Amino acid sequence: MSTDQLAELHLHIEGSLEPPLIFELAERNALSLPYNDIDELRAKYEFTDLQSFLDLYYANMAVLQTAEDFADLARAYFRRTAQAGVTHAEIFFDPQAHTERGVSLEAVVEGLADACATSEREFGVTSGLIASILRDKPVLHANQLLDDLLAMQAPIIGLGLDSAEVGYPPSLFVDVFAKARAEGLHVVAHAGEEGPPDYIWQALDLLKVERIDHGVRCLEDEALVNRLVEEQIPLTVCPLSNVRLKVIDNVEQLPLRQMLERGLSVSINSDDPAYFGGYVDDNFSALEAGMGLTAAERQQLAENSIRASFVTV
Ligand code: HPA
Ligand SMILES: [Zn+2]
Repeated sequence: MSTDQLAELHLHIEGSLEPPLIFELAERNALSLPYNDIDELRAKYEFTDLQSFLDLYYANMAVLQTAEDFADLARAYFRRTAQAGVTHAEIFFDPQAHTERGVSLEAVVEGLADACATSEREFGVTSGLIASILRDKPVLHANQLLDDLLAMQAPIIGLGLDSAEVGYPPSLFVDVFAKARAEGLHVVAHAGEEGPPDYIWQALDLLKVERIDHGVRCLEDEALVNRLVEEQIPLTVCPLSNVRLKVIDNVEQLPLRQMLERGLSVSINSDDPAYFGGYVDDNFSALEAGMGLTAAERQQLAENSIRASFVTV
């Protein structure tokens, strides 16, 4: 495996919407924002938990209206993540967050697919799209979304599960995940971010996911850790996200070294870089400063990211 490869496997493209682009798109689409300037908007980026972040994340998406907006968003991410050293990105998007406010699924998919189609040529980053179900919306909407994506032959590589976790267990989505698997899609789910270890068990046993997004709460359950190690289920960990959403107090609290020593397949990801203080390089820098991440550990994390990706290398 080449040493200079790095994959980002846990990135919500809407979470890469930086404040300057929010203002640019508001102007382009003749929308008025409830903030006078970028500083006033940035002052809102203080979160107490996942929901307090999601409220702003969904509100800011209002500026994303056309296929061009989505393409510009994704290109901005590819440009920045290439600088971070990322060579492959598997990108989440939240279709329901857009269709529910009147943006067509076609516009969303067309714009993102357009940027992905040229990401390697333009930025040296290979890419794939993963449509994520909003777990706090009705299950019927999730089924309809998958049907719509399949009907339009959307160029997606997988199905994911995100948004408010507690109270919305993976078990709700057994049918839609079974259908996605039958259609040859990869399947992943957010679990064990704020939710309990039981949600990780459910994601594995009921949804049969190939990766767990976040998953840091697995450490509360020794039998679960054993299972994740034995089956080498990748965990896409997001240190700065965990700090900003108060899952942990600081990066030192993330027992990353123990996770690696235990043999868990951990990778480092930015989740929502415009909201949580940076991209993959910023996450690595925080780990170096906070826990003295070594070059060997960094290399291990990079290798894990490539092995956990849905491309063959
Ligand atoms: O960290 C997250 N967790 C759940 N849903 C999300 N949607 C965007 N980011 C996240
Ligand atoms: Zn996430």
